[in-house]
Order: sequence, then structure tokens, then C-alpha cells
Amino acid sequence: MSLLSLSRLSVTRRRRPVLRDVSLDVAAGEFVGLIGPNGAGKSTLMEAALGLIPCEGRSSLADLSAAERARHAAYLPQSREIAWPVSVEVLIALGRIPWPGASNAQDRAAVDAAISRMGLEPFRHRTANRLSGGEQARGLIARVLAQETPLLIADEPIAGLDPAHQLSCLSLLRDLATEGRGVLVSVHDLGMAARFCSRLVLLSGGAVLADGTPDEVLSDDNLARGFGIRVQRIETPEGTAIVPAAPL
Ligand SMILES: Nc1ncnc2c1ncn2[C@@H]1O[C@H](COP(=O)(O)OP(=O)(O)OP(=O)(O)O)[C@@H](O)[C@H]1O
Repeated sequence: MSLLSLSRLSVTRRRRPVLRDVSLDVAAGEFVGLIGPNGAGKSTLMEAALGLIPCEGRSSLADLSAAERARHAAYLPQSREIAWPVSVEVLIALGRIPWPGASNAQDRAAVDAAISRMGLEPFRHRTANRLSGGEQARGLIARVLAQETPLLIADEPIAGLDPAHQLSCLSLLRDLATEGRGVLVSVHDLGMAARFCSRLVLLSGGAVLADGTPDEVLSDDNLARGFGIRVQRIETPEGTAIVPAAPL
């Protein structure tokens, strides 16, 4: 079942095309990683898919009302700004706004589960915007989880997280996909993308350069064309680690 369908999305910014004719589907059960160099159009693709910026082409989310869309897709933007000095618990509970008919018990269960999944119990009553950068990032991911949507779209969810939390965050997102959600993330760490995502989409210059399994997409040729780098591949018990070795 498709949870997101993008057909020929194009975005122009300051009269410059930054996304060109991108078509992409995310099905239930898929963990799709968007990769590509800085400025490739990853954030733009997510914003256009969610209807947050004007675009040409079609996103299936555009057919939904704002309320329906918020119950279908949760979004973690790249900016980690927390505007108000609310507690972590209240910040996460904001993810329940799309569910006005939910009982208090359902809301509490969703918030408690999100706090537990992101290891935020010690921070529950702390003021969210006075936490460290990584702790704030985990609070915002928990807010996305509390939204309990079939589709999760997260722009660089592991940016700013320490290695242990990077692993637990991607492992959690993979588990959610295995449970039948659809997950679309952007990620810069190619090794982590290869290890956790079921499918990768490589964007370059606003267009899709490659779309397939991590092995297919992370070929030497694609990495040279997409990122202008040569990589070293190291076999580990957890799979192949991909280390950027040198610019070409
Ligand atoms: N608000 C904006 N106004 C004008 N141009 C923009 C705006 N936001 C992004 N761009 C441009 O659009 C292009 C794509 O940006 P985008 O943020 O989507 O890239 P990205 O792949 O997410 O990059 P990064 O890996 O650095 O986060 C870039 O050239 C960027 O300069």
C-alpha cells in the first residue's frame, strides 16, 4: 500500500530550479533514505511533498485536508527550533493535536510510549528549550512519534545525536517500518543509511540519480557522480561500513 506518491514534483526557488521532475512512492513497510550532497534538494522534496512550499507536479498528501494530512504524515523539519519554554512532556503532547477526539488515556499512552522510545524519562519535566541540542532533537523526534501517523518524514533525524542515540533512533525507525509504517528520512551518513534503510534514493542537482536497494544505489559510480567522492568499504560484523576516503 502506497503511503506517499509523488509525481513529477518540481520546485523553483529564486527563479532557480531546485527540484526537477521527481517521482517517488513510499509504501507501507519501507524505510526510505534520501541521500545527496548539500543543496541536492532533500529538504525541498520533503517540504514540497507535505505541501509546505509551492511546487509543480502532484503529491498524494495534497489531496488531504490539513487535519487529514496531520493524521497521515508526521514531519520532523531540519530546523530544531523549540519556540516556547514548555516541558518536554508538553512538547511531545503537541504531537497529539491532530487527534482531538482521542481520549486522555490514548493521548497519555502515546506520549508515554514516545518518551520511553526516545529514552527521555529523565527529561520529562525539564524545560524543552533548555536541554542540550541532542536532547532537544530527541524531544522533537518523540513529538513525531506521538503523532502516531502511518507515514513519518524526518529531515536528518540523527543530526546532532551521539553515536548511541543515532543507532537507537535509526533502529527504532526501522522497527516502525517493519511494523507497517512508511518512513522517509534524509541522512548524510552513508554507512548508517546502508545499514538501516530498506531503500535509498540519491538526489543530485534536484533530480533522482539512483533509486534502489542500498547496494545498488551506493555503487562506486553513483557515489562518484553524486558526491564526487571515493569511498572505502570495510566489512564488519554489522555489515559493510562505508567511509568517505577522498574527493575525486
Ligand atoms: N528558502 C529558500 N530560498 C531560496 N533557495 C532556497 C531556499 N531553501 C533552499 N534553497 C536552495 O534550494 C536548494 C536545495 O536546498 P535543500 O535545503 O533542499 O537541500 P538539501 O539537499 O536538503 O541540503 P542539505 O544537505 O545541505 O540540508 C539549495 O540550492 C538551496 O540553496
